[in-house]
Amino acid sequence: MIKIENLTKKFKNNVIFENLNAEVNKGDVISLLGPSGAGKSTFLRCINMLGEPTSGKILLNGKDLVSSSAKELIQLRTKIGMVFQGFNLFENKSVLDNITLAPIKVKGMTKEAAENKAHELLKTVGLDNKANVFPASLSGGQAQRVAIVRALAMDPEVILFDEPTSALDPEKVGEVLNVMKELAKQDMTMIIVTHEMEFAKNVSDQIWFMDEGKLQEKQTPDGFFNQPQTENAKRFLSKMI
Ligand SMILES: Nc1ncnc2c1ncn2[C@@H]1O[C@H](COP(=O)(O)OP(=O)(O)OP(=O)(O)O)[C@@H](O)[C@H]1O
Repeated sequence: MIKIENLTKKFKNNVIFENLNAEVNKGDVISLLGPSGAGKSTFLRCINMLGEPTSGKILLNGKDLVSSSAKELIQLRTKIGMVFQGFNLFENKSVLDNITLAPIKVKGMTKEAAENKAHELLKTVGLDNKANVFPASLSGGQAQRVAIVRALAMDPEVILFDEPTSALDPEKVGEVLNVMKELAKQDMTMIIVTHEMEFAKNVSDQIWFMDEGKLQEKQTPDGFFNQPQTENAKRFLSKMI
């Protein structure tokens, strides 16, 4: 479903990563792990072209995002949801308006259909009673669940998560991870930058380990956590666990 070919990102002369190759199949849950500063967020942001790669291809169902026109890109990006560490909700819009904005504006849904769908989705994360409040009155865990609903409202083919629980109080982490576990069960395709090792171990289909500008390992959680192949991964795991 997603194929990444020879993806390279430089900031001026600083090579963040080079010639990354990877493939994501429908329903895969991928945890992207690696030490701080390895380039995980930069890589994730390239996958939906929030950050433009320096070279390489990102093929979504065979269509290259990097060489697409601006108009094509708008359509392709509707298929790629994104959930950020800091939620990125519009503070001056209600929860409901946050969720319905893109379906109405970008997908051309009617207000009624978009709102019905938003209510249904909010119910699934236990937040339908928050539809009319503003983001400032939500806890971090609630805000992140709304952000996930906002992504889901577009019927994405894949959702990218950039450290979705890192900004949360520890007692709120579980409520967001539970929503993500539920999505995994429903076969949602997800790529997740995370430092939650238990989640990576128990929920992922694949671990991608990034360090020194390379995807050094791409393997099952069982293999990665029990038999890491590279010294970098061994060092990383010895610090994390
Ligand atoms: N806009 C930018 N301009 C220049 N350099 C940048 C920019 N964004 C990121 N970098 C650099 O790219 C490198 C990788 O950063 P990135 O945030 O992708 O790492 P990360 O693996 O996600 O780290 P963390 O786990 O700490 O979030 C860092 O050295 C960072 O300073």
